[in-house]
Amino acid sequence: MDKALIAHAQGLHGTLIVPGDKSISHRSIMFGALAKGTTVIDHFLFSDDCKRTLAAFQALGVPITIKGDQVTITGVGFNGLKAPKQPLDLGNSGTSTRLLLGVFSKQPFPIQFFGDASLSKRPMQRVIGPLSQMGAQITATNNDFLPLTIAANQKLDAVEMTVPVASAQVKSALIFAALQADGVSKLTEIAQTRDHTERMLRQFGGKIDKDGLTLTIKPQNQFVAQKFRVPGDMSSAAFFALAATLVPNSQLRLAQVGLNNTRTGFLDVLSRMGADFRVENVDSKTAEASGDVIVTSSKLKATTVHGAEIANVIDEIPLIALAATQAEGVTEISDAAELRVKETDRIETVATELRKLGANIETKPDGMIVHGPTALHTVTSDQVDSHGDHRIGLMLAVAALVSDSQLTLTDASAINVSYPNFFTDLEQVLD
Ligand SMILES: O=C(O)C1=C[C@@H](OP(=O)(O)O)[C@@H](O)[C@H](O)C1
Ligand SMILES: C=C(OP(=O)(O)O)C(=O)O
Repeated sequence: MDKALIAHAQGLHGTLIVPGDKSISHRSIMFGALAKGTTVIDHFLFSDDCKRTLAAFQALGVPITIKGDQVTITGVGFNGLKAPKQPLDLGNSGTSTRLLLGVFSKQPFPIQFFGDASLSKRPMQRVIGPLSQMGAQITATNNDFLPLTIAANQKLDAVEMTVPVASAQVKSALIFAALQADGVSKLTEIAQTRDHTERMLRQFGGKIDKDGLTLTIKPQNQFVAQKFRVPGDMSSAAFFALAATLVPNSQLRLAQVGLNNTRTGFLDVLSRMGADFRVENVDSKTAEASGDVIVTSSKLKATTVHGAEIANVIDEIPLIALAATQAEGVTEISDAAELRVKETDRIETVATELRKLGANIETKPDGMIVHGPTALHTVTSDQVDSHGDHRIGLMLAVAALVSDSQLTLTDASAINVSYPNFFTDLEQVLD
């Protein structure tokens, strides 16, 4: 159980290039493996989760080499994968597990998945159900959990269905299966979720039509290798954007951050709360737009977050709760029951940990009500705990920067799941 000691900050200044986007890094390995030719990916995120996806394809015989933060993949196509010698360990990564269920749903050999204690509690039936409807044969623990086995399978049928959860992971798994199905599939989302899979599919020369919330996918297996740079992860930039907002006398440039509009909801929420930031140097010529976000400290006011916006900010809600503890008024977050099935029950872990610092938070089945502002300082304990959840650990590190007391973050290495260099990056911008 490792610990990090974090003190009150005086200000954050300078420029930070945040690490590559986690969602895009996962997908870049998948499309690189499925394409014909050599794919070269720069600014790949070497975090614990993305390394799981990379190792999974290596285990299926895909040649992948690593040099600095560059990954080179020699694609083999859906038909060139080889039977892995051992069950695949997917660690803590929901994205690897759910997307690979779709990618591997029509292979001539069985594949077994397992993961850590947290991943083994996360629901997989939301993917297994629809994939089974297409003809995949997946046997999971209690029908819903890891460990699981995907049986050898020769055939997938096309489907027309509503994706049962507002989840990019479920949607993406079904897209990968639809690419291998006999016939044309139509998938309708109940809310717009991050669209990195659709964008990357087109980037690699594939075709996917979108009409409102409905995607139409024809069978395809001819993808063309690409060379590109992964933009900075908005969800990682968000920790520094909030830190620079809350710590007085700060001005921070977050350079080359992904600005895909299915991911920028956090900036919309900050803007409604009165945060002071601007966006510069926007590059929208590539499949995924990026630009610089320059944040200056400011006072915040309460807001409400609910409905269709939730999917866009799903990973940033712990941070929105922290922002709300420092904002004037009552912030209400609703329609976010999905938080209960992330790496931890993030409604409970956010409330438990921020209450240790004096925050006034009520929990609801689908969200939280936060009464602000409250000065954060040690009330019940100077130890805050990530609960093994990277986003909770990172949020608490930002809370420590604005707290009057020095805090110890326990189980701090959980942050390696999405942001292994967080503390080095923080050192670089602290006054
Ligand atoms: O598709 C993805 O890369 C992700 C989708 C989201 O999960 P859901 O789609 O299950 O909500 C998000 O929470 C996760 O961090 C990454
Ligand atoms: C929920 C997350 O990731 P995953 O589902 O891939 O474990 C996350 O990164 O916050």
